[in-house]
Amino acid sequence: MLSVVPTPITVRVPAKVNLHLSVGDARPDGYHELVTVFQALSLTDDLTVLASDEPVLEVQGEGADSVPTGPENLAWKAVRLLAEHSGRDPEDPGLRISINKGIPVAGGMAGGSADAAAALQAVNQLWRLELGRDELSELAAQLGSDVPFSLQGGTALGTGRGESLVPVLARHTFHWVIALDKEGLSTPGVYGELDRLRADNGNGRIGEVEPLLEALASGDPRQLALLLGNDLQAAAVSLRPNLRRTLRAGVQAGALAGIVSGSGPTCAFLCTDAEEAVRVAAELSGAGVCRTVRVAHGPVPGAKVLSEEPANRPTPPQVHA
Ligand SMILES: C[C@](O)(CO)[C@H](O)COP(=O)(O)OP(=O)(O)OC[C@H]1O[C@@H](n2ccc(N)nc2=O)[C@H](O)[C@@H]1O
Ligand SMILES: Nc1ncnc2c1ncn2[C@@H]1O[C@H](COP(=O)(O)OP(=O)(O)OP(=O)(O)O)[C@@H](O)[C@H]1O
Repeated sequence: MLSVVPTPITVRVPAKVNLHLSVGDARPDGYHELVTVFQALSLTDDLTVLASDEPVLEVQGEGADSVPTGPENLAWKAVRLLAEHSGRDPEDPGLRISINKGIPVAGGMAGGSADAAAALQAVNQLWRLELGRDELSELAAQLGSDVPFSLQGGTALGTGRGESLVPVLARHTFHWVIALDKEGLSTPGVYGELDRLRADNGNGRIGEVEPLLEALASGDPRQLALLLGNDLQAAAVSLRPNLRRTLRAGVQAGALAGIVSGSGPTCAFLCTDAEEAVRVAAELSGAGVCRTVRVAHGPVPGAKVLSEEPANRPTPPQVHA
């Protein structure tokens, strides 16, 4: 009989924003070589696993209706991989998974990747597998390029296809306003649009990452604001032209700078401090350019087993536009 912890395990896992996302050419395997700086933000999903005779996955929260509950859910893919890795039957994992989504779905904030990372962490504990950080990280990379960062959290430099990570020193907490769009964007679709734009007009590339790393070490949001950059932004804006208006409105509302988060369409605005973020969020919400506005801060830790009950989950400040 294989050992299983009898009580539910809940893992809280953060969203991410790419402070710098420099995209190289497409590789023969279809991925693009990246140099990126991730920061984990305080928008989180909670994932709970419990031993169960019937495999069940239920999703609640923001955008739950558009999240698949079958084998294509990244949390199930993570469980399947761990089962194969640990000699269990991947077809009969004997688990119930509940996901409470606080990370926007298909928003460029690694929501599905976060749930895959949370599932790895939770099931590692539930099944008493005792896999270490490096082993979990290797499995994470097989599930998706963003998954290792969702496990690690904090602030990190990502290379390769984004899965190879080195922690980065980020002094102080940075304060963000997050603007959610009405519908998501497909990540491969946005990379494809970038390739198309580059083939048509040699679309520009952002600069080197080193100045941004220095700004993070200094902890000065004004210095950091000048250096935020995302090569996928032009592609996301090309597919979703209204993002141009959202980006402008955030800066007009008083943010230091705004950027499309990863493959978009979520936009992230850096603010001077927490109070200013709340003020910018209220003003941006009133501008009517996006669906919902949130405030968040970073860096925060990666996927982490909660010692408290998930019922104590903090409700992030939210303003409906
Ligand atoms: C946009 C980012 O969120 C930035 O961190 C990531 O690059 C996307 O990471 P992800 O969602 O984990 O992506 P994956 O599941 O690994 O790949 C999905 C698809 O995105 C594209 N993709 C992803 C990562 C990468 N370095 N190059 C790519 O071209 C590929 O078309 C790939 O088939
Ligand atoms: N657990 C999950 N949570 C959200 N979406 C999921 C999940 N599992 C699979 N998906 C599918 O993945 C698609 C992309 O959702 P996700 O929230 O991961 O996008 P994203 O944040 O833009 O990803 P990334 O930033 O990593 O590129 C969704 O449309 C959904 O069909």
